[in-house]
Amino acid sequence: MSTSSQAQKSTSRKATSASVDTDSAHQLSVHSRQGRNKLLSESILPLLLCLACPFLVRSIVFICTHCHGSISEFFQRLLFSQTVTLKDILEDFFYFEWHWPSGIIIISFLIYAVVMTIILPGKEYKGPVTDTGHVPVYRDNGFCYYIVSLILFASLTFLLKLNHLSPTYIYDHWEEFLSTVSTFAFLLCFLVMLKGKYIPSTNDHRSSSNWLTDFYRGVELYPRIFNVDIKLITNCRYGMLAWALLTVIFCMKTFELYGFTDSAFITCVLTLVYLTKFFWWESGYMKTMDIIVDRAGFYLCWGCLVWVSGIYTLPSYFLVTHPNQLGWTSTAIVLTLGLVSIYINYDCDRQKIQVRSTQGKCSVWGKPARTIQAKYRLLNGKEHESTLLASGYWAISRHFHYIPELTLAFLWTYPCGLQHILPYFYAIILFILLMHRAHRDDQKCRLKYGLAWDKYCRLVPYKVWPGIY
Ligand SMILES: NC(=O)C1=CN([C@@H]2O[C@H](COP(=O)(O)OP(=O)(O)OC[C@H]3O[C@@H](n4cnc5c(N)ncnc54)[C@H](OP(=O)(O)O)[C@@H]3O)[C@@H](O)[C@H]2O)C=CC1
Ligand SMILES: CC(C)=CCC[C@@H](C)[C@H]1CC[C@H]2C3=CC=C4C[C@@H](O)CC[C@]4(C)[C@H]3CC[C@]12C
Repeated sequence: MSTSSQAQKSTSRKATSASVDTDSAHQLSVHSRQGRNKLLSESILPLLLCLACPFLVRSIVFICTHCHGSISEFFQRLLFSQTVTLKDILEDFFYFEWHWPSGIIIISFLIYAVVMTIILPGKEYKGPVTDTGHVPVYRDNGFCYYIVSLILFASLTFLLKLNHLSPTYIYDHWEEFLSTVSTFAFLLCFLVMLKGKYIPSTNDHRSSSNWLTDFYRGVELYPRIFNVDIKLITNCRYGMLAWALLTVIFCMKTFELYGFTDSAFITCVLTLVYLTKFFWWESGYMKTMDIIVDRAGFYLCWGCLVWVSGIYTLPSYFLVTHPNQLGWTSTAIVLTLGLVSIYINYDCDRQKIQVRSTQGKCSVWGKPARTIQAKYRLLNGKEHESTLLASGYWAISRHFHYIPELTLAFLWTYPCGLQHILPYFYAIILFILLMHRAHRDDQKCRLKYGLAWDKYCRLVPYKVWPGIY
């Protein structure tokens, strides 16, 4: 284990005892993880996840395309009719594949994302100060990037259509595309890990002798190449834009095959509005756990390149092979509830940002904001203070905003119907991810703020679901 990581561990232990002893100052170490079983958490689990996640993405797409979306049909074909053999699955789902046309699209898209991130105008803003005192600086051009990209995509589609081509080529080669992006993402994660180990961009890195855990969790918190932030590119500029464009492409394919269907329309509109909200709030996202706690490794980078492309787009992908008409009444109800969920989710994030930027001198739901001033100390000994909001949505539960997020995931999948569980995979996984995230965030905030966090927990006792959890 490197010296810096040992230092971080010992400081984190001090931080835990400091948070018990004193109410005034707390040291922050968001990097420490205390696995009860080191072998399980640092080797077995990362290995299993690195193997299981690509396999899951591939098999889900396979079931959608070749087994009528039915998980039981997949197992029947595998176990009884043997039209799919275990050998096929191991060969097709585990081998690193490279399909050149897909590879060219993926690399061009990534180069596009980097170039636009560099050239598009935007005000500079700062991310939160790290344990070591580093302050990351970004340019606020996410929304502009999103709008410009949608316009360019529409123009490209028009040009392709003039030449009897279509972006739905990606749908037609979706299995090859996903395997190629997965191969590419594995390679990228490996290079990012090596970069973190040997030429880290900042002191916020944590390397160990266990390459598996370093690969899975990543080494660096803020890796940059030629001053381009890798997490900004993979998470926002590739991952979130790919999610939007793939959803549009799948919706176009549905329309090409069956004409207008309201189900594909609802899923597409809700996803696009949600992602428009994401890019509008991108600078807020750059202050969340993904950026300030999770390092650039398989979990985040492979996740945003492959998991988001394959799993987050699942409802719209599923609708291509399972078209549905809901009728005007259901369409209006689902769209309205979906838009309300997006608004509430956005408004929760907005309240938090507003209270932070005004140090609590603002009103929330028509009353002066109720706040707690929470102090913490960095590794360099410097003391800082944060404002915790204890009114508005943040008084209902400590992660109330996860409820509209989950409601929305259900609503944009609902057009797929209730016959199959498969398209709900995103909503189910999101539920597990958010409950675990609420728990992790709580641990992180307790370690950072100590007694001030306990005070907030006494005022707002539930993590997510009022009265339940
Ligand atoms: N679709 C998806 O896959 C997912 C979507 N999301 C969405 O992303 C958005 C961000 O969620 P998430 O990343 O979990 O982060 P949060 O918005 O929950 O932010 C958590 C951080 O906010 C600060 N904080 C916590 N409580 C308070 C409070 N009462 N007042 C002020 N600040 C507080 C703490 O940071 P600090 O250290 O600054 O004090 C804490 O670590 C949400 O809209 C969520 O729904 C999230 C996860 C997955
Ligand atoms: C097992 C495995 C490989 C998991 C991958 C997980 C990541 C891809 C996701 C973990 C957290 C996710 C996100 C957090 C917050 C977000 C804000 C929201 O408004 C848009 C979506 C997202 C950026 C979302 C994206 C996927 C994750 C990083």
